[in-house]
Amino acid sequence: MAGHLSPCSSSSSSSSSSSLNFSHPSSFELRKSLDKFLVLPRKTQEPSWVPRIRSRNSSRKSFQLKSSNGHSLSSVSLHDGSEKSELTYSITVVGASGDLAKKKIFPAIFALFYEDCLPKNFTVFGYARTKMTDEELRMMISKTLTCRIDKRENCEDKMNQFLKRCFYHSGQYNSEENFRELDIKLREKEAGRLANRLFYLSIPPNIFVDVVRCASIMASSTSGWTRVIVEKPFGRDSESSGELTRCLKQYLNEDQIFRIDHYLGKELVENLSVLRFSNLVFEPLWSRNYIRNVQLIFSEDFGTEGRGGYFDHYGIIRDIMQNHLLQILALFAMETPVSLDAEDIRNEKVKVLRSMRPLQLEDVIVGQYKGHSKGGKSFPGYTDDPTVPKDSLTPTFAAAALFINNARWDGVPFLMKAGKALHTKRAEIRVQFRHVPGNLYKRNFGTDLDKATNELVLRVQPDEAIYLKINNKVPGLGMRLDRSDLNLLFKARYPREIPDAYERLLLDAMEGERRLFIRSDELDAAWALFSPLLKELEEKKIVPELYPYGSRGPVGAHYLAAKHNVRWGDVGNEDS
Ligand SMILES: NC(=O)C1=CN([C@@H]2O[C@H](COP(=O)(O)OP(=O)(O)OC[C@H]3O[C@@H](n4cnc5c(N)ncnc54)[C@H](OP(=O)(O)O)[C@@H]3O)[C@@H](O)[C@H]2O)C=CC1
Ligand SMILES: O=C1O[C@H](COP(=O)(O)O)[C@@H](O)[C@H](O)[C@H]1O
Repeated sequence: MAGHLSPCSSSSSSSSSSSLNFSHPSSFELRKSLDKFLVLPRKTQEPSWVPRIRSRNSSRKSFQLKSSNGHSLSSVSLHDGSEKSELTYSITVVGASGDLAKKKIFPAIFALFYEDCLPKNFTVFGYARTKMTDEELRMMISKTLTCRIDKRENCEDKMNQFLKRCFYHSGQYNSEENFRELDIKLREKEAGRLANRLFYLSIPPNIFVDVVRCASIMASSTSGWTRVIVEKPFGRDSESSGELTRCLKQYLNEDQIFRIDHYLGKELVENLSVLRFSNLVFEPLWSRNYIRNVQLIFSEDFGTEGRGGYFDHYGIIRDIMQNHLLQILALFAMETPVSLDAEDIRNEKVKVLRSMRPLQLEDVIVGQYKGHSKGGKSFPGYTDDPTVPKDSLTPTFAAAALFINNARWDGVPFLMKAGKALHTKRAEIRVQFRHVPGNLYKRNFGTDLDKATNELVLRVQPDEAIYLKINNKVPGLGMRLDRSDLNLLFKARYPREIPDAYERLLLDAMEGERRLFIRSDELDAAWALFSPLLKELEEKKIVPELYPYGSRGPVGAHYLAAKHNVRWGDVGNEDS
């Protein structure tokens, strides 16, 4: 069944030797060994505002990697020496025939290539059980590749060049022999160069461990690093997540595991820390003294179409809240990290997660969408999906109030709301500030002071924006107040297309930059918050409140907010 992990014990007697096989230079050691290949002394490297990897001349004799924190941590500029001294990257997408691979991963790798962000020597391999030739894989991938809409030059040419670097190997996920065959093909393409290998596990979680075992034993790099990007879900509660981590660590060091949460790669989520830590006007307000509540909102205007089988085993709390929204919350609420280094940031995130009160049943409401007809069109209910049991109680919507028991956030409700099949597709962070004490203009606002509170909104998607609702005087002789937005709309300010989150994250994984990936103790802390609630919901068979497909979700979400003296900021004015 989806989500059931293969127990580590099934993973063969060769486990101990395999973990030895898998040891190779850490990225730091590798970096040191690469230093001899550096063309430029560090002090002459480009400043951080240049593209993160770029060729320094047209023949691409050298290039420079820059990770998302802007540090040129492991520059691997190469000299033009013998072929053997060159570095090559092999990216293997395991589960290449699947939805995520087609929709996101191959297009992201291509986008990096299109932007000249990949090194001269790289190869992309698809691996899955489906029988396919290299040509068929290329055909499949080519359907989802797109060039940047704002600079389409050489688009077709670039696609053809990219597709020539893509190959396929069909194999079972638990077959060491099939991974040995993959290794032979990888070596052939690597042609004796120093090789770094990245495996992207775009597969259901029940086969993560098998793949890691086989890849580690048979297909890890013997000359460079081997890293594995693991897609969520990382377990379905504390216990299964702990077991998954334990199993993965039989074959990989924590350093090699890149647990991806693609929301951390989204532009506006990246911007959250920049906004807070690089503007004097925000950080002093970032506490219970000025902030009344924080809202983290995710909605999709489509149901679980095609993914009902997976979704029914997880539900919206595990699918969105425990990871994407909680990660944003941690970034929002953490203390100032010592530096932008991955471990400093992740240390602060863990601290804040561990300061949180585990969720209580009374602080959560759950919902499930039902069929609905609108304008002559009918939309299916969740349980109409043939892969979902008719009596499923799995929530497709949830709202929750979370609290952080520390000096900065004591008593401030952090409200989360996530749902599928709602009226809109949107993700945003809303920060509602306190009322102005002794407000001189109180009477100009009428009785509803909430209407006058400042609100900072980071709209993660669509139409990325950061805006602040302020009060101002309407021009004229009288004294009429109005609420307006100081609005940074990204597409107006920056006409360039914003890269997809997967691009940033793939690049960071290649660079060894872990800042945007989840460390195992973060994961433990995240599950510790949600596991007791999830258990209770399931044991008590809590019936979700039904809401029509395309609606705003269950009214229970409003009662929950009201209980904490909060109004959802996204309700009312559509554009607000
Ligand atoms: N799709 C999405 O939008 C998102 C997905 N994810 C996660 O990414 C991973 C991949 O997702 P997605 O591409 O949707 O998954 P798919 O269900 O499409 O599976 C990917 C591939 O895995 C193989 N596979 C599927 N089911 C099984 C099975 N029961 N046993 C063995 N192999 C199987 C299939 O390849 P073949 O039969 O050829 O071997 C399939 O093409 C999952 O962990 C998912 O949770 C995370 C965020 C978003
Ligand atoms: O992780 C997931 O995310 C997607 C939403 O991602 P987005 O980048 O399109 O907002 C969601 O549809 C899916 O259920 C979930 O598994």
